[in-house]
Amino acid sequence: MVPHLVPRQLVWLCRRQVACARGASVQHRTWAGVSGAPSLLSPWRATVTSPLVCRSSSSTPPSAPKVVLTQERYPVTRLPFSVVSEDDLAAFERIVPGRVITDPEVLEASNVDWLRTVRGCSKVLLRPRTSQEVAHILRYCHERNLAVNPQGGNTGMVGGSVPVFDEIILSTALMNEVISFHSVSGTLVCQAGCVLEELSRYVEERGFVMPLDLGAKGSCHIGGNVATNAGGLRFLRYGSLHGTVLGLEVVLADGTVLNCLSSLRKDNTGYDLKQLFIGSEGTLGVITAVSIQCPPKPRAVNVAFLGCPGFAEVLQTFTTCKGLLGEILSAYEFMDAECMWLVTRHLRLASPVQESPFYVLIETSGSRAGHDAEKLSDFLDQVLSSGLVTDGTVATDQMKLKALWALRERISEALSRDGYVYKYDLSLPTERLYDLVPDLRARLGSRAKHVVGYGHLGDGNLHLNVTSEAFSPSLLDALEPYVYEWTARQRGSVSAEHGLGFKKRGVLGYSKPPEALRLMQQLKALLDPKGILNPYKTLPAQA
Ligand SMILES: O=C(O)CC[C@@H](O)C(=O)O
Ligand SMILES: [Zn+2]
Repeated sequence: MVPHLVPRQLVWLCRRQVACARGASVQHRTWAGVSGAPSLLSPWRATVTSPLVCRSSSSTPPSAPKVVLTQERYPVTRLPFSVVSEDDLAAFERIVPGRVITDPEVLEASNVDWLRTVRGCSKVLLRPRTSQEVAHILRYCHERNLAVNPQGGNTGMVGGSVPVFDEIILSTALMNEVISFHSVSGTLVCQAGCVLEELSRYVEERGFVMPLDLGAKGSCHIGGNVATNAGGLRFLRYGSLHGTVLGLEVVLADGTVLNCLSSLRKDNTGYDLKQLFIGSEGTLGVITAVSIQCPPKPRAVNVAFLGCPGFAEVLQTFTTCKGLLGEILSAYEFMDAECMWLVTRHLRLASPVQESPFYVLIETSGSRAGHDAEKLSDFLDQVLSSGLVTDGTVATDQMKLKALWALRERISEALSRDGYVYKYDLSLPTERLYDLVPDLRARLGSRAKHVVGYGHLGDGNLHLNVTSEAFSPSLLDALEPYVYEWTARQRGSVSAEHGLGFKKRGVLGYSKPPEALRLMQQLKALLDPKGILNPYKTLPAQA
């Protein structure tokens, strides 16, 4: 039995003996301790509190090898768009004076994705400040048959945010104004280029939170989040952007401004057009402003970081967690031992718990600290005594919460320091969420450096990542279409939350029937008849 804890003591629980569920070892661990008690967290505190690194290719060291051009690595042919001329540059200069960028060094950062896996060769980057400027640009490009690559924070995982060839880059970076915030409803209206972390700070100062949170928050733009229907770490609690986005302003391919920037919770007048643009990855229109519902900031947040002896225990802990924590459960994330190895090795973070085959991060968010602490204590008591969990730590203060979250949020960053990364973002039946990982380890053998599984278990979303020293076509052949076929057999999704972008556009058919693909092509043709918006992305190339 874990001793009953008065709420304030939950910050640092007492030292206790925990028997390993498999009976192999007995560990002496600190769950957390009452103030002043010795803490096993102290050795790692100093190393894990550094701010999350912004995902930006501009921070790449000059010595980093040049990324191979997308057109050289992948079989893709340039579509017959016009090529930007001196006259076009002069026309852009009239629309966005002083904000037409042609400097190759500046362009380099916008031509390469942050994972450094794809590279376009755009010769011009435009930085509009208003939707009217975006409308002028698109009207002009539409007339001239010039292709356009809308770009937010360039933090995408599937090559959707950079040009494939010489598309004009249309950056939302200067469209970063908050338009309004209503403190009764919690409705935020802002321009598309606002950085997620800045919006979070803005609404938190007013007693609210953004309904989404991502590892890339320091760089990603809200417009890009909506365009890719980003999921992230708060999905379990607040759901998809399809529910929290109340309205959008979108500029269509021909320059028409579609003002559906409603702030209404309920509105059944006709088709809900904004839904078409959420997750369309800039292929149907350019999102220029967003109206989004922000929930009240929870008054009490706890994070438990636990070690589990096997994946079956991770699943059972989830079931126990839902039963005992109920409405205060706000995140249930998992990572395997190889992920922990990568973050400790490449990022120098220290693990706060004893080495385990799996780790789970559980967050609770509620309105009364005492109530939440009591529930969490009952839950921990149960999972510990039943052997589902063999070790763990709990935090309530901001700094320690962030440090625990960093272990999970920074796995992507650790992976990209390990070598070339093959990424799969799958929705699968929760019970089978991890099966593919050991299967692939056996299949790939020493050809892969690491095969890791982690993700948003509470949402049925696995991030399966494989690393190798450098890009290897034969390793790619061993992975694809195997991973997609495996996923399709489980009736899963080949892209749970990252979108399809350039890299996954050919695999849409594994998760959607031909009739759905055809309708998507028809919608694309209707909204963007010349195909100038983010070409080569999302939909498979047409024969
Ligand atoms: O890098 C990945 O595979 C996942 C990135 C992100 O969606 C996360 O949940 O950390
Ligand atoms: Zn994710």
